[in-house]
Amino acid sequence: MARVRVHELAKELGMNSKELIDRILKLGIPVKNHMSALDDSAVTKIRAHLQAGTPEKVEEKRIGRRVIRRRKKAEEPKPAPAEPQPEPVEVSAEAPPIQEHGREEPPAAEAVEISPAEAEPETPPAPEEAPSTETAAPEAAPEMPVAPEPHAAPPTAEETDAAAIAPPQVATPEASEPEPAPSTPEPAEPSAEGVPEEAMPADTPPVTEAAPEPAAPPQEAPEPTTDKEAVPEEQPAQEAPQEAAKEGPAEEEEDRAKKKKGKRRKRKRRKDEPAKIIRLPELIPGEAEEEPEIPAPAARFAPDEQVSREPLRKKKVRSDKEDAGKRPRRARKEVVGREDLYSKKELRAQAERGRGASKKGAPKEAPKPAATVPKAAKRRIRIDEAITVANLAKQMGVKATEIIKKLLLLGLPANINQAIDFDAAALVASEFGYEVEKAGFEEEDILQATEDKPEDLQPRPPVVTVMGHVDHGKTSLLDAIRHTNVIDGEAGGITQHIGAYFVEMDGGRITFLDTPGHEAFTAMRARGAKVTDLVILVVAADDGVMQQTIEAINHSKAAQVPIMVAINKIDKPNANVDRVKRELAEHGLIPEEWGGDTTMVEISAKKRMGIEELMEMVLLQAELLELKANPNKPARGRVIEAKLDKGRGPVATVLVQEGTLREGDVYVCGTYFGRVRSLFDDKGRRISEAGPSVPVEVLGLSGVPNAGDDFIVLADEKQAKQVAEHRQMKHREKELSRSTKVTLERLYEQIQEGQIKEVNVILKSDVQGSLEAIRDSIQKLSTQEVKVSLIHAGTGAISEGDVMLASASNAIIIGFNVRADAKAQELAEQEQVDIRYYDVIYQIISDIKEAMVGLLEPDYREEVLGRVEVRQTFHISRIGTVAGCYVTDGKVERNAKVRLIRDGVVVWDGKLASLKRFKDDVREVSAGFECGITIENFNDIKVGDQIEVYKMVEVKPTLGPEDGNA
Ligand SMILES: Nc1nc2c(ncn2[C@@H]2O[C@H](COP(=O)(O)OP(=O)(O)OP(=O)(O)O)[C@@H](O)[C@H]2O)c(=O)[nH]1
Repeated sequence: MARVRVHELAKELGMNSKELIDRILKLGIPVKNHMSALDDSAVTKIRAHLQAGTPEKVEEKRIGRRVIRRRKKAEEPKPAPAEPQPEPVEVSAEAPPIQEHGREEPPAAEAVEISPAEAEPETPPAPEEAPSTETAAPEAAPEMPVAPEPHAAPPTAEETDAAAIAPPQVATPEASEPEPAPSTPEPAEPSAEGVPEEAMPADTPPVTEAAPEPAAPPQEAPEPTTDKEAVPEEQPAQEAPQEAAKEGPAEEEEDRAKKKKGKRRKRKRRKDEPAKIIRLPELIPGEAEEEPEIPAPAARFAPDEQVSREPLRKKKVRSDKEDAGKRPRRARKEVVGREDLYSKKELRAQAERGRGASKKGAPKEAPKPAATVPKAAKRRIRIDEAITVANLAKQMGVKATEIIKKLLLLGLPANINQAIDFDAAALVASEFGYEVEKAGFEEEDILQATEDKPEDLQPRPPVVTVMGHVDHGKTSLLDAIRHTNVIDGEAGGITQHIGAYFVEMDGGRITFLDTPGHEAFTAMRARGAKVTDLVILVVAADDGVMQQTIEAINHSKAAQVPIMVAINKIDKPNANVDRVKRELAEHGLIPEEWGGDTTMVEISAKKRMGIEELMEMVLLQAELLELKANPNKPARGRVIEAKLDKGRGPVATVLVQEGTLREGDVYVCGTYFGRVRSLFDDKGRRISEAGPSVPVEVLGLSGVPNAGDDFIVLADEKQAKQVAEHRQMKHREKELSRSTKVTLERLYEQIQEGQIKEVNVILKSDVQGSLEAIRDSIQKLSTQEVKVSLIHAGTGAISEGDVMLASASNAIIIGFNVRADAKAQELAEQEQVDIRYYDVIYQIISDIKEAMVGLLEPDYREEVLGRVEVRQTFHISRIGTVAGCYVTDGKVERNAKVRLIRDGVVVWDGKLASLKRFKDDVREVSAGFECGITIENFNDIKVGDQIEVYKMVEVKPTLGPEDGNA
């Protein structure tokens, strides 16, 4: 049950707390101070005791108004008795004008019964006040009852209004001002009834403390003051009575005159409305059935005031002085508004608890929840595959630095302009309470290929790529094949070279991609284009398996494309077919006649020998591959090559892979879209359509696409435009983002993130011996979780081909005593391929091991400053060899380190001893100038040597992904 504090009771009874305490003590009820709580029985006892000694003043109250009497009593030592009376008096006073009041009168006579009921209601209001008490010091409460009653109402009302919490109470005082004493208990009841259920439990603690406040409703004035400052409260408390005494009389008289009529009207209205409110609350406390009737009016006021306070502050003031016509309206609003108010209070209280209630005022609290808890719909972000940090920050309304911090914690260092992928964005967004969903537009929705029914599939010609070591006869073979195209009947019939050609033979048709060499093949694959069905590996019978032969084998294997071998130049006297087969077998290509599965055909491209047999074997192989496609649908293909033709605009050679491409088709190709203007076949003849495996030249492109780009026909130009624009946007975002190519620095993270389960390594070394040793050691590094595969190993400098293979296979390149040439280095930077250089085998193994378990500490990395070509050498006694050099790119710095490279192999690694321009020592020499160089402790410099000038740069751990190349 609710308990009443001494100061509340004192307030209610219109007497000084101290005085009341004295009286209570005399009654033998133990109280310590004005904050002491009194239970119902004690309150009843006290009321009974006080009423017994104040019959005279009751009469006065009936004549006058409660407000006046209370104040007077408060000043006087024995106002208390008068106050208790006013309550019953009020009831009785109301009774005469209205029947309801008349009914109430009897209970008034039974002061004891009523008072307890009132006491209870009072406690309930406490919860309302509770919020205020929470913010305000408990001390304020006691003061309030004393001083506030008198006047505070109007001023406080305004003040309190300012404070969201206080308003309800404030309003009550205003409304009740004229009828302070009676109204207070009454309003308390309704509020208590309505509130206790909801607020009581939660506010329980405050209730005990703030219990006095129920009395305050009429005196709400104090509450506001308490809310604002606990200290000033004391002063007002003392002044209050005086002010009340001064203002009181004047106001009282006016109030009386004005309200007599108004009240009667109001009361009538109230009666109608209050009944609803009162009944509900009564049931809850279930204490006194009589209570509802008595408190009802008060309750009406209280809620009315509370509800209307915020929106109708000024109106309330007017209503006090003017007609009470507005009250009924308030009463209506109250019923609904109360709950809202309380729920708001609760929310605020929660927010305060979380943040520290004392810190901020009401105005600040309100916006916070709004800012921290945006609408669910607004907490969802739609992004594409990638989004820049800046854009993500903007969409979430948080600082980019916050996102960067989170990303760092997630092990994803990024700067503000960097794009992060969808998964990373989702992770970070969740940290800020946001959800991320894929942008509505999904390319796949539009471009998704429909599955073909088996009956729709028809055999299609194989697409063949020719690979092999330099000068082994790739071009000669392709030429020979063209001329073997007997059916065509056009000797040397290729009138137009379009990067691919189509051969029709008795046994069928074959498409050759006229891009000999594995570089183009791998470049296509690096772009995700798999167009080749079969690889013809050309090996010269007089030369055998060479470096590029091995590369071609590895590239084909990496792409999982079957290989057929053409052993060329068998016409040559020194041709040794068996040796070739043996060497091929060493690389996993075992001839069929030896029990293997690799078809090997002996040919002479020059003499046009064995070509037809080779073609037959190709067709046979194609048959085994069961190459099929559905020609009866919109075309899909890949760009084999593209260029900007001066006369015809952008032109692309497209290999149709499925469906049939026709003139007028709407297409999207890479980031371009448009309508096919015209089609030409491989011989330059205009055609109207091209089916699966047919290479065709397409005109009517809106730009020059890249080799490997897809070419998709769509039904709707609008869709094509949408896809192209979407890709352009994605392209821009990806340009900004760092690729997720594997690097030793991030290897561990990438393994952890599940990005890679296999570490591909390309190894280039100076000599075969070290190659074997490293190969064995690397292959032993595989663990259960991560497999380490050496996809290619060879001797010599790191070439562009190595970089492209690494790019296509997401591999790391390891150079052992070899370097990447300038072009390869540039390409590696472009493709973000990690190239690492070593001169100690142990270090390679150790680094990969450490990288796999996340222990690799990338302290320093090389930064190549420039390259120098040795054009002359001079030997000077005492000094040694002086190299007369030309700086080909970058610059040479006096204190830099140098690496002497001969035929792609590192011969020496050390420091510059001197750097001169003519005879002068200089600090640096830039590209395009000559200079004289000596190397510390090294004199074996030869004309034609390359000198790489570099320095070691400290690597910051957070920039791990950016230091791709050492
Ligand atoms: N004797 C003989 N010479 C051949 C044969 N095939 C090619 N050649 C010669 O070998 C040389 C190189 O032939 P290409 O076809 O240019 O070889 P490639 O592999 O295309 O060379 P790159 O384009 O430099 O990689 C040419 O001089 C050809 O004439 C052959 O079957 N027999």
